[in-house]
Amino acid sequence: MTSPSAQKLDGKALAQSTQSQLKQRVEELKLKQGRAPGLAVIIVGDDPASAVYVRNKEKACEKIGITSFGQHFPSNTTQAELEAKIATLNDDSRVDGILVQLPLPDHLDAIQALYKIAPEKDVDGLHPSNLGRLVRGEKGLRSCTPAGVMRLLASYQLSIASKKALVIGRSILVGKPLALMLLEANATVTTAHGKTPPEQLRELCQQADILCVAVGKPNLITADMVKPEAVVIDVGMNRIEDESGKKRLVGDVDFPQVAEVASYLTPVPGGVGPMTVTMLLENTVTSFEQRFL
Ligand SMILES: Nc1nc(=O)c2c([nH]1)NC[C@@H]1CN(c3ccc(C(=O)N[C@@H](CCC(=O)O)C(=O)O)cc3)C=[N+]21
Repeated sequence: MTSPSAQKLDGKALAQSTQSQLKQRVEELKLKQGRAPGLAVIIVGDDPASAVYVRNKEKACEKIGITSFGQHFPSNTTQAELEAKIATLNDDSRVDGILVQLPLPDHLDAIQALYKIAPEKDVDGLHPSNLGRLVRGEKGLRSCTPAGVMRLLASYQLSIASKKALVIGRSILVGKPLALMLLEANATVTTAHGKTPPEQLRELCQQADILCVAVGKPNLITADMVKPEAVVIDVGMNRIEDESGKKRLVGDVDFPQVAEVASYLTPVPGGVGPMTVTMLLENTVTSFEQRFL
C-alpha cells in the first residue's frame, strides 16, 4: 500500500493571485484619488532576519504599486524618538499604513509604541483598538499572519465550523488573534503554549482537526502527534543549518513525516509567510479606501 500524502496549501501561489488582484485595486485608486496607497515600515536596529522581512515587504509594495516609506533607525534609538516618528507618520496624508517591525531592541517598549499608531493606519492590527474589535467580532484591521492563515483555509474551501482547532502559541502577533479568528469561524478552539505540559500538548494535538503551530521550534510536531487527515498550518520560521552546513528555513513541523498523516499541510517556505505579506498589502489598500472613499 502506498502511504497517503497531504496536499500542499500553496501560500505562494495564493499570494501571487491575490497580489495581482490588489494591483488592479491600486490602479483604480490611483485614478480616483490621484495617488497610490502608502505603507511605512519602521525597523529599529540591525537584526538580519528583520531586515530580510522588511526588504520582502518593500519589494512586494513596489510590485503592486504601493508607495513604501521605509524608516530604518539605529539600535540606540530612544522610545521618544520612535514615538515622535510614529506621530509624524500618523499626520502624513501620504501614509495609509504604519507597521513597527517586531521584535524591537530590548530597551524599547513595543506595547507603548503600538498604542501611538493611529488605529486607522494600524495595518498590523496590533493596536488595542483593533485587537479589541477582533475580540468583539467587529470590523477592523486584522493581524496579517492570522488573516493570511484564514484566507488560505478559505481558498482551499476547508471547513472550520464545528472542527476542533488547536493553536500552539499565544503571542499578540499570531497565536491570540488566530485563536479568535478561528473562534469567529465557529471552530471549537483550544490554545496551548509554553506552559502546557508536553504530555497534554501531545494529547491535544492528537485530537485536533486543524492544528496551527506558531512556536519557533524545528520538528516540534512529529507524525505521531497528528490526527490522521488533520489540516496542519505551520507558522514557524526557523533558520537552521542542515547536516551539510547549508542554511535553510524550516517551520515547526516535521514536514516529510507529517505529510504522510495530514490531509493538508503548509510548506515552509511558501506557506503562511507569503500570505502574511499579502495581507499587509491588502490592509494598506483597505485602510486607504476606508479613509478616503
Ligand atoms: N510588526 C510585525 N509584523 C509582522 O508581520 C512581522 C513582524 N513584525 N516581525 C517579524 C514577523 C515575520 N514575518 C514574516 C513575513 C513574511 C515572511 C515570508 O515571506 N516568508 C517566506 C520566505 C522568506 C525567506 O526565505 O526568508 C516564506 O515563508 O515563504 C516571513 C516572515 C512578519 N512578521
